Amino acid sequence: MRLEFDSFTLAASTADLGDEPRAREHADCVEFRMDLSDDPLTALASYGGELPLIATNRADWEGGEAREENRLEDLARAAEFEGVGAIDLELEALESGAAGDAAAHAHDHGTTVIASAHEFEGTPGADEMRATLERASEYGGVGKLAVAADDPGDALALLSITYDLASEGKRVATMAMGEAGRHSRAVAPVYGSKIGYAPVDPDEATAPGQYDLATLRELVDRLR
Ligand SMILES: O=C1C[C@@](O)(C(=O)O)C[C@@H](O)[C@@H]1O
Repeated sequence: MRLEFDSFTLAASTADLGDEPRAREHADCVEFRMDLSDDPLTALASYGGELPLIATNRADWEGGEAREENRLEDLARAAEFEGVGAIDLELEALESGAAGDAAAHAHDHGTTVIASAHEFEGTPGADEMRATLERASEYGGVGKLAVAADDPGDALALLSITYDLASEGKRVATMAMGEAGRHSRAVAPVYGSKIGYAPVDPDEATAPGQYDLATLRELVDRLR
């Protein structure tokens, strides 16, 4: 079930694959947050849901809860499962070479790599965002950038870069986190962003400013 992300794909984020049936009505895939799950490889081995999975094992140095020990090895193993259509690897880990084996393993198994970067401290300047997203889209089948917006102008800058890169044929996914950036989650697909994230359970958001799943689905569908 390879995920190509050639059109907008809505991912329902959860730490519990038992949530998948609840996600089906609105989501195109499930983002399995391995770093928030107790025994993620066992959960993956018994997964029999309909929706393809993005496996994410977010590092603690990038907003998640996974320590480095076995983190990338577990992602590589996740890529072997039939139900996993993509794995998410941090751009920083790809650029340092640490995630090279996991990326190659994903490639061997026909699993897409999402190369992601998160900036929780604010919104970098436009040149830096563009450069990060360009590098990410070279490493991955999709390059993803999430930034923390302090005001709507931050989201506007990110949307503008999203539009430029998508117009050049690059596959990108962007979102501005936080209240000031929330609308970007609904609007970014109009400008070419290929992945959106929303929690299955509204009380279990995986990033600041996320809409609940049904709301994001409706907003995206109405705007396009
Ligand atoms: O990278 C992302 C995007 C995200 O941080 C968001 O802002 O929606 C949510 C995460 O679960 C996911 O891995």
